[in-house]
Amino acid sequence: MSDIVVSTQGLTRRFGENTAVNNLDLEIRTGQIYGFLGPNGCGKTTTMRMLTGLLTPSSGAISVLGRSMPDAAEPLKDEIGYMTQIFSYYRDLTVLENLRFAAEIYGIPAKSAANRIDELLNTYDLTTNVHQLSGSMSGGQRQKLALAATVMHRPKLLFLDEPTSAVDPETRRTFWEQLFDLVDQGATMIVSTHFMDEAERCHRLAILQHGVKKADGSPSQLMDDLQADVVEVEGPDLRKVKHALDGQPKILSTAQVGSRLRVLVEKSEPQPVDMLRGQLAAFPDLSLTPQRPNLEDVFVSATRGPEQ
Ligand SMILES: Nc1ncnc2c1ncn2[C@@H]1O[C@H](COP(=O)(O)OP(=O)(O)OP(=O)(O)O)[C@@H](O)[C@H]1O
Repeated sequence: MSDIVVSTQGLTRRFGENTAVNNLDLEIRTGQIYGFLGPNGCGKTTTMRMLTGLLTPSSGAISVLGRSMPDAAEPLKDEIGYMTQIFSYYRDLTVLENLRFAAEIYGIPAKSAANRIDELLNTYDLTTNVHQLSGSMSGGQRQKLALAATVMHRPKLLFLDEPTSAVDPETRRTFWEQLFDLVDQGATMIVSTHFMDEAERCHRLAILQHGVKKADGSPSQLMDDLQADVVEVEGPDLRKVKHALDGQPKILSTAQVGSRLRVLVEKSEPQPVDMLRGQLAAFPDLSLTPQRPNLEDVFVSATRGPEQ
């Protein structure tokens, strides 16, 4: 049996004149956490809604767990979990009531539901919040409740839309450990994010811009394949240094990070440090150091091309 869980060919969704998702080809394998990385409005949610059968594509084909979407949305309901970007449970119900409600939606009989709910309360550290109204919980607690409800029916395939945008870094870290536990138990996941640290945790990523896939691969593969060299510049007058470099040939981008300026130079330049020294001759007190690319460099480089 194929280990491809989700594939799309030429997936496109238009809203009037606006093409939210443009000719997207995806191939997502079992046991992976696959990330959609991109800024607001790049088409992450629209793609997820089409993959879960909630939205019909304008054109293109979708296969999910070997079946064609959106036609198979109903039979696949029990195999899929979708944690939406906005908390979609009831704020005026308690944690327990919300979990019971989720169990009912998935048709889990009362006795096994009670056991499953106990298990989820323990796994997601919600035992002290059982009778608390969801609306009075912190963002991090609500997110744990949303994950617990999403996995109630043990779905094989999980969609998580910007799951950690409202939580602090420590909570985000714990949340990701829980995602890897679910992968260990056999789940496959599609996670959308605009955080680089979160994207870096994915097994594989698609970088999206204006609905177009600009790059895809594992984070380390994307960093290795970057068509740019990275040089950090340290010294005085970094804002002036930046203005001197911006727009110059072979300079892909400049960004200040604390007391350093991170410069991306086109790969076609054989001596990036020497080339920069030449361009910055008016600033004699600078030190220039080559650096390993990070995912933000990949993102900047992938999304700076012409828009479609
Ligand atoms: N129902 C809709 N009607 C009209 N336009 C829509 C609709 N849903 C999405 N869009 C448009 O499609 C584009 C992609 O939106 P989408 O929500 O998929 O992006 P996103 O990457 O998930 O962004 P965000 O991080 O802000 O949720 C945007 O230009 C948005 O305005």
